[in-house]
Parts: sequence; C-alpha cells; structure tokens
Amino acid sequence: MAEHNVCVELVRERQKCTFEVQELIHLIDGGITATEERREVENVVCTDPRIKDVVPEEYLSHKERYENAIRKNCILQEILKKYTEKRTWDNFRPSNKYRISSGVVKDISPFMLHTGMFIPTLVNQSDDEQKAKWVPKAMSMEIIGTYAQTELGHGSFIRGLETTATYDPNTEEFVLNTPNLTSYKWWPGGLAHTANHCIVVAQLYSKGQHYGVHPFFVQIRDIETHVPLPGIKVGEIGPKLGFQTANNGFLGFENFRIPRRNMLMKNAQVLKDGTYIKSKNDKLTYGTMVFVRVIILFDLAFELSRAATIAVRYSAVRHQSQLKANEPELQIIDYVTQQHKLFIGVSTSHVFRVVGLWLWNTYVKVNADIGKGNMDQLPELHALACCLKAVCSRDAAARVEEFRLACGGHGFMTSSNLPIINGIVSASITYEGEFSVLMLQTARFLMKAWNGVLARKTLTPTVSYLSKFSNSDRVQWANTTAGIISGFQAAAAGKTKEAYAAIQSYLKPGTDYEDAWNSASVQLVSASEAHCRAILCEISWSEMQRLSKTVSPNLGKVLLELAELYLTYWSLEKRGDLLMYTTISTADIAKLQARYEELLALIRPNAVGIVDGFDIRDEILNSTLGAYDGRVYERLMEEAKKSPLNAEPVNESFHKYIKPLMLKAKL
Ligand SMILES: CCCCCCCCCCCCCCCCCCCC(=O)SCCNC(=O)CCNC(=O)[C@H](O)C(C)(C)COP(=O)(O)OP(=O)(O)OC[C@H]1O[C@@H](n2cnc3c(N)ncnc32)[C@H](O)[C@@H]1OP(=O)(O)O
Ligand SMILES: Cc1cc2nc3c(=O)[nH]c(=O)nc-3n(C[C@H](O)[C@H](O)[C@H](O)COP(=O)(O)OP(=O)(O)OC[C@H]3O[C@@H](n4cnc5c(N)ncnc54)[C@H](O)[C@@H]3O)c2cc1C
Repeated sequence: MAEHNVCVELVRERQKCTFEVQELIHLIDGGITATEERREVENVVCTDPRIKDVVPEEYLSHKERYENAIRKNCILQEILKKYTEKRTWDNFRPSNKYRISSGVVKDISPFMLHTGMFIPTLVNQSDDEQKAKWVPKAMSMEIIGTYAQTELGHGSFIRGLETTATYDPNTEEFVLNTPNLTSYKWWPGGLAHTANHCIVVAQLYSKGQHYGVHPFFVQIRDIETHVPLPGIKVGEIGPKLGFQTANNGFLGFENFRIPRRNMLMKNAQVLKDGTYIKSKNDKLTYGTMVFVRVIILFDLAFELSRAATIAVRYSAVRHQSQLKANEPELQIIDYVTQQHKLFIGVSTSHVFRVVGLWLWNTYVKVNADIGKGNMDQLPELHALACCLKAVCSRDAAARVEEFRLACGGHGFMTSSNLPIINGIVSASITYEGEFSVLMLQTARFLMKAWNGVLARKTLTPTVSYLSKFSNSDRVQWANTTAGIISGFQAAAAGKTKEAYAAIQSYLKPGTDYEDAWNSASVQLVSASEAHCRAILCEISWSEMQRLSKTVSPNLGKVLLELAELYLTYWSLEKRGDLLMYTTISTADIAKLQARYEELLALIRPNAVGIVDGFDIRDEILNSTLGAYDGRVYERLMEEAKKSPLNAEPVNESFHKYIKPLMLKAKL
C-alpha cells in the first residue's frame, strides 16, 4: 500500500514493528498464492466504479438501501463468475468471497443465505439425482434460494414447527400449509424479495402418520416475473437492530403443492405410495445448522479483525490528555487501560481463526465418517459446535463493543463502521441457535460424559480431561501456559461435577428429570462455558505454538505473545473459578497480573503491524477511523459533509415549525 499521505503516527508505528507484516498476512491467508489471489480479486471488485456509493448507504431509505444492496451484489456475482471462469482459483477460499462482500455493502448481503445455507443444504441433504438437478442451478445463480426454518411461534424448538407437508399419493405431491399465524416462516434472509426458491423445514405427514420435521425444496416465485406463485404469501419483516439489507422475510402456504421428489431425500424418503423410509439418524436433518455453526467462527474472526483494525489504528492516531505536565498529549494507545481494551480483541481474532480451522477439520473428518455410515462422533461434534458458536459469538460481540467504546465519541458514528459491525456480530448470538439453548445442548453431552466418568468408561477426546480431574478437589496450580490450561480443565470438570450433583439434588421423589434439569440449568450453562473456555485455551495455545514454529522467530514471538495474552486475560477474568478448583494463591494471581501487564507492553510496539497483518482494504473496512493512512479527522469531516441535511444551509423545517414556535413564544 502507498506510504504517501499516511499520518505521521502510523508511519512511526509501522517503523517500530519488529516483524515482517507480509509474513503474517501470508500466514493468515494460508500462503503467498492465496494472498495474491485474494488481493487480485479484491482489487477488481473494490475498484469497480459501479460499486462506489455516491450517497453513503446509511442515508438511503429502507427500500433504497435494499435495492442498492441487490444492485451491487449482482455486480459482485458477475465479477466473481467472470474471474472463476478465467482461473482455477485453487487457493481462493470461500472465506475470501465472504470478505469481499463487506467491500460491496456495509451491512449484510441479501444473498448471504443463498450461499451460506441454501447451497450447503442442497449439497448435504439431497440425493445424487436431486443434487445433479439443483446444485448447478444454485451455484450459477440461475435460481436464488434461502433457508426457511424459523416461524413466528418457534425458532429454538424445531420439533415445535407448525408448517405441514402432507403427502398426497394420488398426485404424488406434498401439500404445504401454514395452519396458524404462528406457523408463518419468519426471519429467513433474502426470503422477502430476493429468493425465488427456498428450503422449507416442515412437519411431514404421510398415510395419516406424523414423521417429524424434514427439508423440502420449494419454488415460491415465478422465474420470469418474480411474482409469488398462487398459494404463497411472502413479504418482509421490517427494520431490525442490524442486518438492514439482509431482506429477512415471512412466508405462508395455502394448499401449495410440490412434487414428491422435492423432499430432500439423502437421509429419509417418501416412496410413491407414501411409504416412509427412515433416516439412519434423524438428527442428520439438522446437518446444515452444524455446518453453519462451524463456519460462523471464521466470520467472527473476520469481523473482530475489522473492528480491531479500526480501533487500534485510531488509538495510534488519536492524542488525548497529558500523562505528565508540560509533555505532549499521549497517543491514546499508550494508556495501559486502552491496551487492555484493545489487545485482547486482537488476540481473540487469532484464537477464533485457529480454533475455527481446527473445528472445520474436525467437521470434515466427522462428516466423511457419517458418509460411510459411522455416526459415532456426531454427538461430540454437535456439542463442540454448539458451545463454540455460543461462546465465541457472545465474546465477539463483547469485544466489538469494547472496540467501539475504545474509540470514544467517534466510535458511536456510523461512519466509523463499528455500529454496523456491532449489529452483524450481535445477531450471531441469536441466529443459528440461541446462546443458552446451544449451551444447554453441550451440557447434555457433558452430563452424559460425567455418567461415563462415574462408570469409569473411556471418554471421547474433547472430554477425556474430565476423568483426569474427577477425583481431586483442587488441582495443583502452576503459573505456566500448561498450568493455565490444566486450571481451566479442572474448573470445567469441577463445574460439570457440581451441575451433575445439582440435578441429582433436585431429583427428589416425584420430581421429573426435566424439572431437575431446568432447576440446575444456570449451573449447566456455567459448566458448558467452562468446558468451552478449556477448549479455546488448549486448542489455541497448541495451534499458535505449532504455527509459531513455521514462521520467522520474530513473527513466532509475536504469535506466542498474543496466545499467552489470551490465556492470561482469561485466567484473570476467571480467577474466582481458579481459586475454587485449583490451588492458585493470591500471590500466583499477582504474578499473572504482572505477566499480563508485561504482555501488553510487549505487544504495544507491534500493535499497528499486527492489525496491518489482517490486510483489510479500506473499502472492506469501511471506516473513517480505521483507514490505512490514518487521516481520521479529514475523513470524519468528509463523511459529515455527505449528510443530506448539509445540502442546504437552512432546512425547511425551520420555516414550517421552529419559526412559528418561536413566534408563538414571543406572544
Ligand atoms: C474453510 C471453510 C471456510 C468457509 C468460511 C466462510 C465464512 C463465511 C461465513 C458466512 C457465515 C454464514 C452465516 C449464515 C447466516 C445464517 C443466518 C441465520 C440462519 C438461521 O438462523 S437458520 C435457523 C437456525 N435455527 C436453529 O439453530 C434452531 C436451534 N435449535 C436446534 O438446533 C434444536 O432444536 C435443538 C435446540 C438442538 C433441540 O432439538 P430437539 O430435536 O428438540 O432435540 P433434543 O433437545 O430433544 O435432543 C435430541 C438429541 O439430538 C441431539 N441433537 C440435537 N441437535 C443436533 C444436531 N444438530 N446434530 C446432532 N445431534 C443433535 C441432542 O444433543 C440430543 O442428543 P441426546 O443424545 O442428548 O439425546
Ligand atoms: C438476524 C437474524 C437472522 C436470521 N436468519 C434466519 C434464517 O435465515 N432462517 C431461519 O430459519 N431463521 C433465521 N433466524 C431465526 C433464528 O434462527 C432464531 O431467532 C433463533 O434460532 C432463536 O429462536 P427464537 O427467536 O425462537 O428464540 P426463542 O427460542 O424464543 O428464545 C427466547 C428466549 O427463550 C430462551 N429459551 C428458549 N428455549 C429454551 C430452552 N429450551 N431452555 C432454556 N431457555 C430457552 C432463550 O434462551 C431466549 O432467552 C434469524 C434470526 C436473526 C436474529
């Protein structure tokens, strides 16, 4: 990137950096070629004049904003298609495609559900014949789809969905119906005015029998005219906290008929005469959700890297207050409280990326086994995906909010982009499985694992530590990274044991297990969180250690500092748990605190270099505060001038309302 016009603070910060930023960029991308390909396509997209907005999107009306998002995303699809035809893009990862979408619209693409859930469901839940028919059309965007599962009355409890698909053997069709107001599909992204097809999750009935929820491939609009088909009631659900351009919709069916072969039949089937063939495992219907929970970690890592880049660069540019009399005002990044706000968010982005890759590899392996008929590891994968999605989304939202606060008043400006990123990340705590609901799924797995501990069974890998820490009351503490990881495992084992005991204590004669479960559920969520933190610490440390050995010593040192900061930060945050479940002393905690402050100081000179290592183009960052050149104040003023209110010196409301009010006051 050109160094001219860069503010003096950022020039100095970049000179201070002790490692090669390019090396970090390649590490994050997965190699030099991957970086080159990502940059090439980002360059083509971001410099296309059709992508640039004259009026920033936040000034547009709700309707205009959607139309603009569609226009620009269609250009993006066109460019990507042209490029993928021209080249093989071996290293062009799906995550890079997703990154580029932020350079096209600031908020969410109305096509996100097409790529993120419609295509994955077709790929994973259709039989071969169905796949051959639908997937190429969906990939080329000949048809546009979404994933319609949630209803007005039910989101978490999928078994409670009310939309019905009743098989009619006379015509070999399913008849879809929305029996009540609460059975309307509600929320699917792109459903309102973008998609012409969707996956509908509905209760299957055949030969008078109920077979539970199944996915169906449903055309909802005419391909030529886009008019909703007869029997389809579809529309938009209205403005939200964020996701303004996601085009979330509602959908109702009135005796809407689809062919029998539109039920996705990889797992379960309905034969021509209405005979139902059961799936090997009915939870395979939930497969797309597992996939998305896994890839959400990459999304969170990316959004955190954007927010981190904005807040760290801004903190290097911004000067405020004097630490010592008669000395210049400090760069706010030199206040240690500011470093405390910033650096954990930077390190968390790296942690989520490496743990995300580990989870992705686990997913690929388990999915391959499922393909061969072996479901043994599905419960463990489900438990992992649930708690990691839940905890990481909540942590990411907390970190983005902290980044926003770290930018003071300017962080509150939409033009900083932190409020939009905040909305995007906050939504992920709820969608694809609400936080507590997912944490309780992991808790189910932990309770079963504890039964295994009591029965002296061999546990699956991610919970094997439970056996190790099941007997000792307080585990021996050591002020090392290995000691911290053991400490987190001891806390998770202790909390799992207590939640298990709490259920038993609530199980008085006459009490159902489910009621005892509900009474103990605060402790169950706490056990799930502790288990998840143990995993985040163990995997991130081992992965960052491994990666540090593949790069130059200078970069390796920085990676280990970031990883150790993460472990130390969370040890201090969870000191209460460590005091309960390990022999940690107040002196040990003081040492951890001192090491934490040492790590902040070690990371400080490299802070700008580390966020430069995320290599996020200004167009993808979309921020007045975070641009590469650091021209914060100029950009804030330039953006303010774009306000339509500044187009005229006196707004007509003065003559209409304010002046009459003033005149009345005179009387
Ligand atoms: C390298 C690749 C890089 C790619 C990077 C690309 C980056 C791009 C990022 C793009 C991001 C994409 C974003 C997409 C945007 C998504 C937008 C949002 C979309 C949605 O929200 S769709 C709707 C989602 N809805 C939910 O998630 C609902 C949540 N509810 C449930 O999942 C279930 O109902 C629940 C809560 C699990 C309960 O189900 P239920 O049937 O009641 O089950 P039980 O509680 O009775 O449990 C029974 C038994 O089954 C087990 N179980 C449950 N679920 C599963 C599962 N999914 N898999 C396996 N097993 C499961 C459960 O544990 C129980 O087991 P037991 O043995 O204990 O009996
Ligand atoms: C931005 C956004 C995009 C979305 N996109 C889509 C989409 O494309 N397609 C789609 O199908 N859906 C989509 N959704 C819907 C989303 O998946 C659901 O909102 C989510 O699964 C939560 O369900 P719910 O809204 O019914 O919440 P509820 O389940 O009603 O949750 C409300 C409260 O009840 C609690 N609760 C519920 N059940 C339990 C329980 N068993 N134990 C303890 N507490 C419980 C929850 O913890 C929460 O505090 C989207 C949602 C959002 C916000």
